[in-house]
Amino acid sequence: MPAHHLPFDAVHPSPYREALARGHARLRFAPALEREFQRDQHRANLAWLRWVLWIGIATYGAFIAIDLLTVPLHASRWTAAIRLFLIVPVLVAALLVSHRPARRPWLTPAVFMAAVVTGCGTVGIVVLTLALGAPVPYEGTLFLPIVIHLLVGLPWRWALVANLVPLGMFLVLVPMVQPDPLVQTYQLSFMVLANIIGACGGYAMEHRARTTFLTAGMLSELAERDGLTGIHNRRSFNEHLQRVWQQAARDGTCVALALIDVDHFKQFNDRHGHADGDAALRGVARAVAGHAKRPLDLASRYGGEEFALVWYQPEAGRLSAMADALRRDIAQLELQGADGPTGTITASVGVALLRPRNAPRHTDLLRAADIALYQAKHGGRDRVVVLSHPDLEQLSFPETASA
Ligand SMILES: Nc1nc2c(ncn2[C@@H]2O[C@H](COP(=O)(O)OP(=O)(O)OP(=O)(O)O)[C@@H](O)[C@H]2O)c(=O)[nH]1
Repeated sequence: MPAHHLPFDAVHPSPYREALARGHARLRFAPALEREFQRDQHRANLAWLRWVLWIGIATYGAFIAIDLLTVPLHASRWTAAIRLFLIVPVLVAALLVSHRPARRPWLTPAVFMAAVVTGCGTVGIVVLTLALGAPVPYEGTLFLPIVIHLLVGLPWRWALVANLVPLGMFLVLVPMVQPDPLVQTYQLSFMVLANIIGACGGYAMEHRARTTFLTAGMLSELAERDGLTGIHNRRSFNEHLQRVWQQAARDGTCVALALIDVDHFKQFNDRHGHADGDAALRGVARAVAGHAKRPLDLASRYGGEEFALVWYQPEAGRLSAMADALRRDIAQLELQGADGPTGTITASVGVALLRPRNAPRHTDLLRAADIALYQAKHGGRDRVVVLSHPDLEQLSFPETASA
């Protein structure tokens, strides 16, 4: 593929974009993305889940009173016991887990258990009262698959299993205790139908939630990435520089900033055309990105043909060699245009190394790197100038510094 047709992903592979292209009919992402999705879903569903659990506790609590008032005592004492000692406690347990951030990994299993126990307990009430000759209406069981699939935020597979257990119980036990074959057929059919509707709705909801998650991830990446090269944009660079500057102040350490400016790029554009110029900038971006190796390092396109590279806590004695290795990598790029090779380019690199202790604002580091770049350009281009704290005390802005 010609370099100028390289997609955005060639510089920055996007897990969101890749997952979106691959599709997620099986409702599963690659492990790291899956973890991020689950975390995101927990955050989004938490308040809603708590409401549903409270409503469940209130409803089952109210039905204890209703049973005791309307169902003969020989049956209602059993239904009240199942509600009070089985169902309400698991709902309360899930609610308690939902309020403990430290127990967050247990939330899905806790909600799953609550769903299974509530489902089985409710089916148990229907079967038991039928067997005792004082049947309570079974219609409440039809709500279960809808609530478990659509309202409590369980992953679809967990919700499916949580529903299959009480459904299996219903299908096996109701025929044993329901004397009327017509009623039995209706009850079993409606229960299966409610499960199918719940499962289909739950699948569609989770599929849509996954698509929304990937799209949002891609959009936020786009907001912080440069459209041409795929590396971080200036906005993202500014935020990062502020963050690492604060971090360096806390750690009592230093930050280096390299500003990289492609030499005579106007001539390159004039000679080869803008499209080949774009391809060259993508090549430079790849080279610069290759030198941001540590977690707090960051490569960005600062604007036009200028790039910025943050090195967190570099070894001061090696800084010059690090910057020179980057300069050489750029000079050795084999640039490809639409009609074949377009030759080589060079870049000037200005590096500043400062500690927040010596310069209070992160913009001081930017100004210092700008001075170093200015010196590299005026020193003949295709070179590196490194400035650090003691040198900088002698310097002024580019406008006033002598070339
Ligand atoms: N192809 C392409 N060119 C760009 C882009 N952004 C900026 N440029 C070009 O980069 C060139 C920068 O020119 P100058 O600022 O004069 O700098 P220079 O020619 O590199 O000269 P020195 O920096 O002094 O060595 C201009 O011609 C811009 O049009 C871009 O996204 N794509």
